[in-house]
Amino acid sequence: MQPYQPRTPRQVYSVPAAPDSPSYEKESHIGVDHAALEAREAADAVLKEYEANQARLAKAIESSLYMLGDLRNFNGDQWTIRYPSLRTEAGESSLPQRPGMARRTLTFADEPAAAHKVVLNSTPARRSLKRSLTLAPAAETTTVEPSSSLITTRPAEQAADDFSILRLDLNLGAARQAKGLISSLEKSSISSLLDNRIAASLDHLALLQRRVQDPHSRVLVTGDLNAGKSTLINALLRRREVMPTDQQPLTTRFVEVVSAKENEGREEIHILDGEGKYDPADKSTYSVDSIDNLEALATDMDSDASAPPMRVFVNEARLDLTNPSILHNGVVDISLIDAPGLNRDSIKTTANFARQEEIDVVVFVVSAANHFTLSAKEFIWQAGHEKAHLFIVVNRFDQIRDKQRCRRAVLEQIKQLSPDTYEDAADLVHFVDSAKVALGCSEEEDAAGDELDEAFRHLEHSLRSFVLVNRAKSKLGPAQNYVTHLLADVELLASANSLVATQEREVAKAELDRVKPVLEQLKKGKEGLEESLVQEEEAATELALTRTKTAMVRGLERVGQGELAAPAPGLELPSYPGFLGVWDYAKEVKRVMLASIDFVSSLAEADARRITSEGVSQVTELGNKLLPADVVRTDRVFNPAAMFTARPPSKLARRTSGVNTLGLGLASRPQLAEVSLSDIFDYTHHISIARSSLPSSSSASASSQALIPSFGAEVGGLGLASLAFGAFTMSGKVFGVRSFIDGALGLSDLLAHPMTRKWAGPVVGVFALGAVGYVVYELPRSIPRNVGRHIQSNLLLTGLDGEETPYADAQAQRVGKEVRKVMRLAAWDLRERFRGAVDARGEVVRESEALERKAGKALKYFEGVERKVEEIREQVGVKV
Ligand SMILES: Nc1nc2c(ncn2[C@@H]2O[C@H](COP(=O)(O)OP(=O)(O)OP(=O)(O)O)[C@@H](O)[C@H]2O)c(=O)[nH]1
Repeated sequence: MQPYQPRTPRQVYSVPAAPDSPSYEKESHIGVDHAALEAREAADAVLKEYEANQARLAKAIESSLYMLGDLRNFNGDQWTIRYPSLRTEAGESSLPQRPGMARRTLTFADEPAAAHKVVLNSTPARRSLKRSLTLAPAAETTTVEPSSSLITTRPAEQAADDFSILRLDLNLGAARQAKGLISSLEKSSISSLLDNRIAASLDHLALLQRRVQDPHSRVLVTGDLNAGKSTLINALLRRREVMPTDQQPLTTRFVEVVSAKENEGREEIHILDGEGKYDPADKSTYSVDSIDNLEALATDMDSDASAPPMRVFVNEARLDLTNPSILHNGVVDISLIDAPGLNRDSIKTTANFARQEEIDVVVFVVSAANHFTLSAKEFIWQAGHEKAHLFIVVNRFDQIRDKQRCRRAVLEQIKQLSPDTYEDAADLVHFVDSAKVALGCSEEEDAAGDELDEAFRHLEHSLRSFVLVNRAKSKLGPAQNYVTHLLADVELLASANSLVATQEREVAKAELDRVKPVLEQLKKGKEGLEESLVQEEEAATELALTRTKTAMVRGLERVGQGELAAPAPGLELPSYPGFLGVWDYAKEVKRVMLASIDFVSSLAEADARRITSEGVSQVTELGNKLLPADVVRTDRVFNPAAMFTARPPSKLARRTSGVNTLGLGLASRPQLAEVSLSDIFDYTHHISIARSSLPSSSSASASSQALIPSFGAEVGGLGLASLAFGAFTMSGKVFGVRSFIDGALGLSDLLAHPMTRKWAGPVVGVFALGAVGYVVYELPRSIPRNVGRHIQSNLLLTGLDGEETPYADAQAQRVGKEVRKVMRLAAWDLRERFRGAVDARGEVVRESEALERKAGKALKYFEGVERKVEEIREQVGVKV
């Protein structure tokens, strides 16, 4: 990238004639109206061009400030800007490439291991640098060894690959050698380093803005002693005696002549204190003196070139279109600095003064008679390094007779001393008579106009143009250069981050494409799941409940018939021990029967475990079917043995019943285990049967039929009446009993006859003995029936412990409750997994959507930045 090269007056004009050329006299613009007119036009063109460039550049800087400030905010608030690094891998540079396109490897400072193959589109460095990145056609992300390219200085020819203004120094101090440094820097740290860099750039842009818009320009007028510097300044001001002049060396210190307009029109002198920075608004930085004392102060023999400079505010004589002010040329306000004449003491100070950045032009005044003295040559040699072009005024030209020889000799010297100045000699070297202009003009009379020497007018125009050209070089050029490089950096940053945003958006989209359908499927499945889980729970519970109840009812039926509720290992009815042991016999029968009921309970529990196990498997199956494959399945293992353990098993119950069951331990319940007389001989039962059969004694079978519904009603419609009554019918003795009762009833009729009363006594005795004998004989069979019947009616009617619910129902409910509990747990677990899966995917969807939005926004933003860069580049619009 080359710095801005504005057109100089030299470019406007034709190639100057050589000093020895016959046409030189003409082209040196002495007394030639046509050439002077051309020169003025050219100077005006320079002025216009400067104005246009200045305005465009100021606008471009302002736009850059806005864009960069915005980028900085975006970096902090919306997006973490990644810092790219481009490098050429081995083989990439050897690939055939189209002009302006180059394959590069792109990495980011926070992630040096992930490399992307990209194509760098850049304009040749000679012109305004323009860069953009696109992914290489065979784009692939490769993992490479962290390259040390970021911690080495890039060769100059790789400038297109690197940042200049926004370049981050990621390898400071002792960390320079630390290989892991780059990779250890996090995205946010790099982003904040970048933020600092942007902030610094914003400051610099603001400084450039001030410089570009600064209307002040300083012209240093120096030269040999007595060369006519002060006279030249007076002539430029059209003031006869502003700066003191004399035949002998006079000026002893630097005197800056400034338009009084900058001092509210007051003509006065500011003497700088020479220490702090001069600030016209701060009176502590200078002292004020009267303009009348100027001569005394400027020629004070006690002062020298090192004395603090003075600022003299003066009014110019008159201003009109034909005679524009030198101090105000419409774009910049020029101040003229009258320097002490050069001698051994002042050379160095003046050369240093001339090097100051604020000095846009050095006007070197030579006496035509003396040409360049040794001091003059030394100064030009010293100052020439900084100011390649000098504005040379060969003064007192009127005093020279052989003007051509003088000119030739002076130009020859210039050619040696300052070749660049010699190149533009037609505009930069002027042979004039300042005294005539200075003395010819007075505030009273109009000495300007036709009388003014055309050569001097040409000098004035050239000087104005030269000031602008130099300002363009010293102020606009660097500013434009800076903005151009900044734009290229921002463009590279935006381009690389566009790639990042595009990729992130694609990743987010892919994630959404993957997760969204799964989430939908999950949500749909969840609705069906709820229904299925309820069904599974109901089915298992209902089944277990029904089967338990059936088993319990059947068991009780058997007990009511004097049998065990179910054949149980280790349980059997005891053998009859004889009449004397009936009591113990009844007790043992009762214990065994109760234990057998417990056994039925335990069988029902085992059955419920199996049902639950199947139900839980169904729930698991349901989960397998509806849950996405990547969701972790339940880690709960169903342990059927753990069912029905909420209530600790009663040791007493187990010992008493002798059955290894977790049932209720009925035998341990005193109210059940107690044996009563009715268990041995249930006379109330027999009488109730007898009574109930009396009305229909003619039909025993009918009476037994009638009993069934009444008993059935008594037990709440359980349909157990026939079973209970079966205690008798099953014995096979029902007819014998009935015959006996019938006989007894017939006997009473017989006793009513007087004849039979005689033998009735013995007969009754025999009958009673027989009955007793019969009862005693029947005890081994009737006791189990009596005991069983009592247990059955106890449990059927009142349940346990006086509970309202009959025993079979209570058991069924207990088992059902347990099954429901387990099924609910399994369902809850599955629901939780579903909820977790839905939540997790919902979160992924939310995050991916946010990322997609963010990346989309960033992409749009960076595309906008790239467009803005283009716009500003056009604004900079400097002709290249
Ligand atoms: N004839 C003629 N005399 C000139 C010209 N320029 C300056 N002088 C005279 O030369 C003398 C010195 O001029 P100054 O302007 O004081 O010179 P200077 O370079 O400012 O002097 P110091 O600053 O003291 O070094 C004065 O008497 C001027 O009148 C000129 O172009 N023609």
